[in-house]
Amino acid sequence: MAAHHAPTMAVPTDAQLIQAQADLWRHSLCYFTPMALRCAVQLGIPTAIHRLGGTASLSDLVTALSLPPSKTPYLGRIMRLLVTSGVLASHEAGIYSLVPLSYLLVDGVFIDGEASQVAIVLAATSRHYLEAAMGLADWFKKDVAHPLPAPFEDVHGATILEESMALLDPEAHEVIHEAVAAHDHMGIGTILRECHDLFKGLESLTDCCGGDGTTARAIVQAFPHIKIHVLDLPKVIEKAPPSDAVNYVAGDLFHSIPAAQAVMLKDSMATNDKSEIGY
Ligand SMILES: C[S@@+](CC[C@H](N)C(=O)[O-])C[C@H]1O[C@@H](n2cnc3c(N)ncnc32)[C@H](O)[C@@H]1O
Repeated sequence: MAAHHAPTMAVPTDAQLIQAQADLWRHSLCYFTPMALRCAVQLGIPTAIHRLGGTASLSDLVTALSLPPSKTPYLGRIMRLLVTSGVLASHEAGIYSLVPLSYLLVDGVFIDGEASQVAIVLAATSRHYLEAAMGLADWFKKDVAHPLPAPFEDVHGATILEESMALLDPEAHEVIHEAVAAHDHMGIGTILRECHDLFKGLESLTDCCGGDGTTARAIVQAFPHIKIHVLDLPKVIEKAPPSDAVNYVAGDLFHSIPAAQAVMLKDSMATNDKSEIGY
């Protein structure tokens, strides 16, 4: 006779069941939000709204983007999703405008240098990333010896930002590099303006995982007396633009960190286990 186990939880109430079903639909379909964002970037919607003076109707956009008029109602659905997800604003029915997020997706936008974050959207919503995510269950089931391949490596046989990715898909490799650069190039201007006092009295600094030194060069420009070491992996330092203002150190933070009064870790996901960061 089968053993009877005590129920692990009480049967949900009708109200809870209705809410649970609604939540299930929401969680199962919420991937449409990044897909709508990708669609907006690929169509050039933020740039079109910007060029139209900051606000646009659906028909303005259909004309500006040279879309078939028959697609107007469908564009309206995408625009509604973009508004509800905070990518665009609509203060008047049928009229759309940019918000700070979509401003970052306008071609050629400059804030402390090139600020467009289009590459991040294109990389993060690329088929390579999505296929890696879709392979998660298979990845969990595989019992393989260390070092564990990250889900991305497991599905594609290539590693993000490495030569293997360039061989697999040169175009996607380029987009991922552009995404990392777009990410790295933004933010330090705001930090220098808003957190200026942080750097006062500092004589030396190590930017740990400092990438190509963009952040360090911006700090030296604002505080020329600070001596800055930029530590990153050899493959990154090799490609860093030459600069007399900073001292590049090729290495691994798990082995040694150049001595300085302060160590900075900005947007760093360094780990000695690649699978932990999804690379
Ligand atoms: C997202 S980037 C951030 C770059 C930079 N901090 C910035 O904000 O512009 C992360 C950096 O960490 C570096 N990194 C990863 N593991 C590292 C390690 N073990 N030692 C040194 N650098 C490492 C990568 O090469 C990459 O350049």
